[in-house]
Amino acid sequence: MDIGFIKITWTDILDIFLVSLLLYQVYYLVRGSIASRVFAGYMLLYVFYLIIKALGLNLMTAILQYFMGVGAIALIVIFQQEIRRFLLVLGRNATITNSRFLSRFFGNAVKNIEAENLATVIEAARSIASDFNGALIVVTKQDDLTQYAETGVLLHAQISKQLLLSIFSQYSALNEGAVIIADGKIVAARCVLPVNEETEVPTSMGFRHRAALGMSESTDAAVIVISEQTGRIGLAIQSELHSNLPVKKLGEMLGAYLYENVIPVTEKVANES
Ligand SMILES: Nc1ncnc2c1ncn2[C@@H]1O[C@H](COP(=O)(O)OP(=O)(O)OP(=O)(O)O)[C@@H](O)[C@H]1O
Repeated sequence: MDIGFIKITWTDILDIFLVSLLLYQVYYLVRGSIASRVFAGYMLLYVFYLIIKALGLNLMTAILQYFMGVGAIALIVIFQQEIRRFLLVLGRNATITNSRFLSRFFGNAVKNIEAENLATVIEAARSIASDFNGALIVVTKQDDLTQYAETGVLLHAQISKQLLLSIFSQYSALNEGAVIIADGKIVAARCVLPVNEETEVPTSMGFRHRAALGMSESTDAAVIVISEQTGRIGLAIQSELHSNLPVKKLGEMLGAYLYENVIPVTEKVANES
């Protein structure tokens, strides 16, 4: 195909499409994080390098070329979190790793929480919030969270509202840290979660919210966070923190995320509210 004096072939179109897709993915991964500024700086430098090269300034081109080469390695170090997240997203989305057989093979065949139990967790969240007791409740989706559960006190208990309220009551010895729910059980309490360092969060949010966000960045778990100061409920999913959610909305979002658009818990929670 000829456009004016430019000759474009199908491989050029495919090339442009793939580069756009790649740039979009990079933008999507780094947006809102401190790394996005580094990325913008690097892109500016690259444009500057192209201009200098086009102008034929050889010495400057050589210096910048060297700098860009070293910069590429520096970028891998700076963006290691983003690269890790990108590969995680790829691995999670790839249909191959989603097949039951391969899930077992890769060791992430976690049973999804049942709707009844999820409704119990949401009910408990409502009560904890109204008592102004802070809480972090991690609900497993597919990723194996054993390494996080092992940082706390292992319980392997049946999910019940009373137990969750006791754990997060202000007199409990287990009310610090997070509860982890997996395979239809309260697996552990008092767990330490990875704290978010990259994405910018409002300064008003403390470490509980950062930990919720950090966990949703490192794994595919859904993290319910309840503020001790405001009694507000938040939900961190896939690197995004949704704050100040009404209980009904919390149920809808959890149902939609954990059961992929089938929302069995919502009606129960809505009827009870
Ligand atoms: N990395 C972590 N993993 C698990 N729990 C954590 C972590 N960091 C903080 N917490 C929990 O959060 C509590 C401190 O919360 P902090 O007041 O800093 O957060 P916040 O986001 O302002 O929440 P709140 O609105 O409830 O005060 C700790 O007592 C602890 O229970």
